[in-house]
Amino acid sequence: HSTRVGFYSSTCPRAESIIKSTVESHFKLDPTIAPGLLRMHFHDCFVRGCDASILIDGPNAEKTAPASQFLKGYKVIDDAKFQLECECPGVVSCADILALAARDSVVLTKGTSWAVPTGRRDGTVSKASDTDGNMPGFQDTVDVLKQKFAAKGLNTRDLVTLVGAHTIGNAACEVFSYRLYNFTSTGADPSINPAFVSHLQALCPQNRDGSRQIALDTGSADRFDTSFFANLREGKGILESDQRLWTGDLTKKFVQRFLEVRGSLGLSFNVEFGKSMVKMSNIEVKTGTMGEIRKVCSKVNEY
Ligand code: HEM
Ligand SMILES: [Ca+2]
Ligand SMILES: [Ca+2]
Repeated sequence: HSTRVGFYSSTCPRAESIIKSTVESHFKLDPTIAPGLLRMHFHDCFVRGCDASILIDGPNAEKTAPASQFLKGYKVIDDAKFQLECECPGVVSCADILALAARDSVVLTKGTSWAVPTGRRDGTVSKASDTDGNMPGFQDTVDVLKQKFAAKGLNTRDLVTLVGAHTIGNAACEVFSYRLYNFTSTGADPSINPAFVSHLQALCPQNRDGSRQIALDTGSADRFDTSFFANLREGKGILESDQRLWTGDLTKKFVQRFLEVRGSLGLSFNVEFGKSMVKMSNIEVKTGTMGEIRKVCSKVNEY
């Protein structure tokens, strides 16, 4: 068994359009759900595969882990699930809703669409401790990032492409401001463009509210474009792990290729993104009779 495009075409033909219109209506009220849903799908896939384990409530569930702290978009998934249960009860998995909502979020921020293979089933286990060692960290070196992606069947090209998701959305000052103050004995992280440091310090003042938000792609946080990679070239990456893509030999080559508009080595970020997302969305998927189709995305079924 594997996933395939159009898995619900006979069992719930309107599934994809119901999800799309739900994401759209939430996006109109709160555009920050687009980056939120894209990130949620990534976090789901890297822990126990794309099985909606991130959505399960519980005292020690995945969503309580530090890595899940700022995830958002749970309500959108619950809303879509509620409507799908009215239309075709017990058919559409929460894991597929997440995968489709991530794609729809990219489209809403003016990225290019791709066909999402479906047929995932939902897992029944969610443990905060499972995030350890699986989720990439913003202080990880390029080698560690490569290893963590390789462990999920994703290569260096996928790594650079998928981190390009940071072309939309925000980070909390608390995951980043350590780079601005006393990073070295002389001040800020030298990999930040010196002309950019005071601007960032104004956005994330020392010892102030760490939950303040800062755009991951300065000047283009709401548009799915290659500006994020141009910012890395200028030393304007926000996360330490993002800026490091410009220091790794091979990772830097891919960043450069995304910025190459013409020429034989140029790569289209939007085309590559769809391809790498299909790979990520297929990490350790449960299909066939594995797992279940949850009735409510925040809890496993009771029998
Ligand atoms: C090297 C691997 C990655 C690391 C270390 C990383 C880390 C982070 C961190 C620390 C944040 C900020 C969270 C916050 O403070 O609110 C963030 C945000 C985000 N990440 Fe990643 N990430 C990685 C890869 C990815 C991938 C593969 C995707 C999706 C395909 C993704 C999508 C996002 C999005 C869209 C946001 C913005 C969220 C929002 O605005 O709500 N990230 N990431
Ligand atoms: Ca999962
Ligand atoms: Ca952007």
